Amino acid sequence: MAPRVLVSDKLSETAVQIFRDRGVEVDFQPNLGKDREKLLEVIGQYDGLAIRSATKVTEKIIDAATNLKVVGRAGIGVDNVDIPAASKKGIIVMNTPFGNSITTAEHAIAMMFAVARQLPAADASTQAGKWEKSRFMGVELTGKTLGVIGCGNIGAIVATRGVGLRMRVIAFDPYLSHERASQLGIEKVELDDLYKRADFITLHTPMTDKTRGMINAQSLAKMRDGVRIVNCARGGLIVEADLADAIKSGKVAGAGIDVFETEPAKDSPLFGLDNVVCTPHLGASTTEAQENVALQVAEQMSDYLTRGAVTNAINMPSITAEEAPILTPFVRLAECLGAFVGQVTEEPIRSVEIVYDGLVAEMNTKALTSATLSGLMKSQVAEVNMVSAPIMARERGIQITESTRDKSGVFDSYIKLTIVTEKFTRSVAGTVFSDGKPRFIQIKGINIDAEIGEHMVYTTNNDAPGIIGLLGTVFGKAGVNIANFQLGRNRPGGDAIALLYVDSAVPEGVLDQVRDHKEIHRAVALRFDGIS
Ligand SMILES: NC(=O)C1=CN([C@@H]2O[C@H](COP(=O)(O)OP(=O)(O)OC[C@H]3O[C@@H](n4cnc5c(N)ncnc54)[C@H](O)[C@@H]3O)[C@@H](O)[C@H]2O)C=CC1
Ligand SMILES: O=C(O)C(=O)COP(=O)(O)O
Repeated sequence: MAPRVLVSDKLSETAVQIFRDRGVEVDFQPNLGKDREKLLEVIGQYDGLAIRSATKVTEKIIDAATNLKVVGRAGIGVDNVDIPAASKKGIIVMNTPFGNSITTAEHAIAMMFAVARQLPAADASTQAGKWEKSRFMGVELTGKTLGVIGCGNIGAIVATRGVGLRMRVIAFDPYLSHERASQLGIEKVELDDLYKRADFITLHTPMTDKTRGMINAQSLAKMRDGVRIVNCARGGLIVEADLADAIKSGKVAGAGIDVFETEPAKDSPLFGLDNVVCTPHLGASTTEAQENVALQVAEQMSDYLTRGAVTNAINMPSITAEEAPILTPFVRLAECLGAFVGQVTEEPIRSVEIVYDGLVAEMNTKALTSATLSGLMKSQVAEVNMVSAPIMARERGIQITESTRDKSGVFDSYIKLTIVTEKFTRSVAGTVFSDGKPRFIQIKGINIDAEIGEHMVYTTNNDAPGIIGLLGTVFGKAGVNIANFQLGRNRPGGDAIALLYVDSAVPEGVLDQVRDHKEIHRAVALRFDGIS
């Protein structure tokens, strides 16, 4: 069945055609996102949800989204999506990190001019027939200091445009290197220095716990008298009431505000103040940017839903469409290795070590580690996948290490998973054969060559005569057909293991008969869903 996507915000209709062309069914309901009750009612039907900023993807929506696999944000900010809730449920959240950056940077520059020359007020007055030439005295940008807070994709474009306008540009961004700053022709400064020096301040950070409310009475007090502030990032970065007070007192000479604490903003302490220019979150609203982001999000979501490719996900490593088919058998192997260990380990796991040997070491090991963890956690948590597993593992305090090395054995590629609990260390290794099927090649250091099936039985026993006969007889009597039987031992008469691939689930009562035998230490029924 074709995957189904709901477009619940005003995306360019370009997206609809792309979804259809790529075999994805699409419901284009650009106003539905604003109706939370309706969204809650219908979301269960969809594999994908394409949004802008109006749809709020809350935990409640995510709980109701029983089929949802991907949320695609046609734009940059994902603060309207509960990412932890989505990740826990295994839902990928992706955005389009560059599609609207030029457009938004241009809006910030437009705001700066609008505030410097009071364009909206001058326009209104002129059109009202007042001709108030002496009322609208502006300031020049040339030679002024522009302080950019947050110098990422958008901030950097604004900075270079500022340089082009012959402004002195200074930037505060903890992740901005001095090299990058000098490449951009700007100066990297500390925040208090920026506040002290800037004639214009423009905000371009994401909304985080650190940035929320960063422009408040205290920070405003540190700024130059007559500073002008532009915010085309997120409303919550500014405490609107504090900014309104600073404008009323004359400390701040003007502000260009595109984004608000509450949106849609029907009311704000900033409304009606002299030289405050407001726009209704228009930063990304140009034909070009909307085409870019709609096209990109539809391509990314379709690629994920139909081919398993992951691009620009906030909560999952990227997998390209080209590597997805090559990676898939190794993802299955990694899941099986994790699932094996998860099912035979009954106590808390303290650490996980994954070694990628040979060709697989050159693949996307981040994704493979997520797959291993997903297999591992599945025995404890029913709903887990590559997105949620790393988070769950971290929540459980499991330490994860990953290493790669050149081919060290007979196999072109293999993955070895070792886990440590309070009492023991356990390892399993596997490879993918040329038929694309995963195999276990080593368990507990004992070599084996076991095809993996949906239902399996694992035993550990003393290497003694009669084990094959015992298993054959007990399973035969119970009507359980053995498809494949693999044995291994560390030395004659030493520790031995058996892995049986059986055609149906083995009831516990049947396994008890195996466990009763004096040479058997353990017998565990294993399940590898979706493998055969
Ligand atoms: N008004 C609108 O319609 C639009 C608004 N946006 C918003 O613009 C903002 C910036 O977007 P991008 O440049 O694409 O993001 P980005 O991730 O490329 O850049 C953000 C920068 O902020 C920096 N940063 C993080 N915490 C910081 C802190 N505490 N202080 C200073 N810098 C900090 C980061 O190091 C990064 O360099 C986002 O909030 C985004 O949601 C984006 C597009 C349209
Ligand atoms: O991309 C972003 O972060 C934006 O804020 C753009 O929002 P919008 O898609 O115009 O609702």
